[in-house]
Amino acid sequence: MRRTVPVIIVAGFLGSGKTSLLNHLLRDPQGARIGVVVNDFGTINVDALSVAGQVDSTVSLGNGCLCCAVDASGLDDLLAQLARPSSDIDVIVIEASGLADPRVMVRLLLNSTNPRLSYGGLVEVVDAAEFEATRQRHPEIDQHLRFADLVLLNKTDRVAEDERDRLLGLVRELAGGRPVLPTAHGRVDPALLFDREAVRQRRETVRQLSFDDLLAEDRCHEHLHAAYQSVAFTADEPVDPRALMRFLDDRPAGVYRMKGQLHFAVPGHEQKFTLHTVGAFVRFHRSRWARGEPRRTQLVVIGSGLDADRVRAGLGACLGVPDAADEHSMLDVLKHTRS
Ligand SMILES: Nc1nc2c(ncn2[C@@H]2O[C@H](COP(=O)(O)OP(=O)(O)OP(=O)(O)O)[C@@H](O)[C@H]2O)c(=O)[nH]1
Repeated sequence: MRRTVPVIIVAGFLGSGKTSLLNHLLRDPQGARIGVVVNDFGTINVDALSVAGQVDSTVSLGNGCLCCAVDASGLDDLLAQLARPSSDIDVIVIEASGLADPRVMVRLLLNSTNPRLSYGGLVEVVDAAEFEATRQRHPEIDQHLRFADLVLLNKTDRVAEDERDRLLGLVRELAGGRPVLPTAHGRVDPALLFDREAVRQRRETVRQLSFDDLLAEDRCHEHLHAAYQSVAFTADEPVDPRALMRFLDDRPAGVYRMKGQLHFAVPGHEQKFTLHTVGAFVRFHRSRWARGEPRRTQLVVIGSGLDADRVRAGLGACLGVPDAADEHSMLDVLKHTRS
């Protein structure tokens, strides 16, 4: 299966903490090589990073906000440059300028015809301390929240605990089921944003992680792990494709990413379907089962504020075989499938 490079867009109003998030990811990328697109390198910690050998490819845009500065082909060219095989990049992060409308960029990305790129999600960073004031000045923030795939309620260190909980409730309500994660200084576990396991597997062929590396990684990320949940689901019984698509259309609150493999027992479609979702974006890849590989569905659902029982019950309700007379049961799945 061809490897694609996920492109994550980080948006948010001025000063909300986008650069802090980017610096956090770059400082501790957990083995991933990160390509970066920013408007201005002013506050990006480039020196520390090049010392650590982690800034692999960077593209700086001159002035102006990204959504105004580039049209679809402009952004495509930029990303193609970063995603070319020789750059060996695992993930690309675009920091949108504080004024950019993230919807324009998401549309540009989803319309990209570059087969090396995949949609990695829109992360909206919100300043907890300034939330009410920002909302008064920019009522459109409510729309941005509903459009994001993941909302980070940042600067929670600047508000008291009860205020933090109140804001978390308010932002969750405004975000209409999108996952909302409280953070300080943009410190989010990179595993929430991209598939760290896939990166590790790819990198392990280059360098075996030592036991000490693994321990160090766990120590650093214990507190960050706690902030989000992942729910595993396994079933030997096949999945009904229509029921699964209904589940994906109406995901339980808090789901950010889903990944794993599916077994549909629909004649002509018994192959392995690998699922990858970010926010509302859904993609399947179809491949053969390996010799002797059990035909089994295995999914991991990742998010914040997840009700694990609800997620498992929802997926459990998708098990079954479609009616034999239903010739089009795979149609919706196939619409989202790249072979
Ligand atoms: N106390 C506190 N300060 C933060 C936090 N996150 C960011 N800051 C500070 O807030 C200021 C703005 O943060 P940035 O990460 O530059 O925000 P930005 O969204 O990239 O800002 P623009 O590029 O201007 O849109 C900086 O001085 C940061 O150090 C946080 O969680 N807590």
